Amino acid sequence: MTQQFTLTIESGKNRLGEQEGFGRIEIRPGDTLSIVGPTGSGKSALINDIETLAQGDTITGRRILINGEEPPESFVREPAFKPISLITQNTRCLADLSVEEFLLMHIRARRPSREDLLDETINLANTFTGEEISLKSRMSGLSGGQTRSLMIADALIIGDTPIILLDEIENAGIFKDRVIQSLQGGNKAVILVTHDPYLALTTGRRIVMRYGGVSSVIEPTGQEQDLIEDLALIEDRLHQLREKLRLGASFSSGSSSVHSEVVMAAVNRV
Ligand SMILES: Nc1ncnc2c1ncn2[C@@H]1O[C@H](COP(=O)(O)OP(=O)(O)OP(=O)(O)O)[C@@H](O)[C@H]1O
Repeated sequence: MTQQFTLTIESGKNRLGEQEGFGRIEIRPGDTLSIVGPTGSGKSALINDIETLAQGDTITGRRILINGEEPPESFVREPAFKPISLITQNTRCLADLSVEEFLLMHIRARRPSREDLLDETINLANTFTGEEISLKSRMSGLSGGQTRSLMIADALIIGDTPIILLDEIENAGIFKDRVIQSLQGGNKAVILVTHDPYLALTTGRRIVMRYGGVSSVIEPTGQEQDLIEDLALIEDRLHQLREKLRLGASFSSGSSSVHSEVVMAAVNRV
């Protein structure tokens, strides 16, 4: 059973030197939050503050507390104790290991004698990606989508960390809805940086960034549910189109137009 943590973000200063638009943000097990904002607004800086458990020692001056206190040094320095997994667009495995060797190495480090987690992890990863990953694949040969899928499954099952951070995973050719379902299924806190409306709207809170600082924290009231459902339909349609295109389909006969009424319904809600 994963240890449970409450994470607290204490505000710092934005790029203009102004105090951020909040005092504290409390994040509990099972919470999902998205971080949204224009390019350069400080999204990665916030996620990095959380990942490194900043103590007023970064450019933002934020402090990150665990269970209301400054976390012990071991949480920051020792990978086996670290309660946070970060998966970014740039997550790459440089060692030339097979997927099996890589996962077994991680199992031995974090979950000794739980070799049974190997199959569970690869099976979950393969629900996230359309390009099947085999245990014999080389880590360095995986595509971006396969790597992200494997890393998310690894963080959920082997790392089993109570806090998972995801930095813009949406462009990686993965089934976002399945990933978000798996992430929300456990009792983990999930914080994701995203430009993707569907991912942003499906989280429990949205942290809005501006000029390097948090400008607001939005808690949806439930009125966005219709929009989420329309977006899910659009996502599904786009997914089908993408898959057909990848297989070389041509749409010049006009037989496969995107359902314009669904798109218009979503646009009209905004
Ligand atoms: N509070 C702050 N004070 C000073 N500089 C900051 C602050 N927050 C972020 N920065 C700096 O601003 C720059 C842009 O920040 P960051 O990369 O976090 O933005 P981003 O929203 O992730 O951008 P992108 O969407 O392009 O990835 C970086 O150089 C970062 O160090």
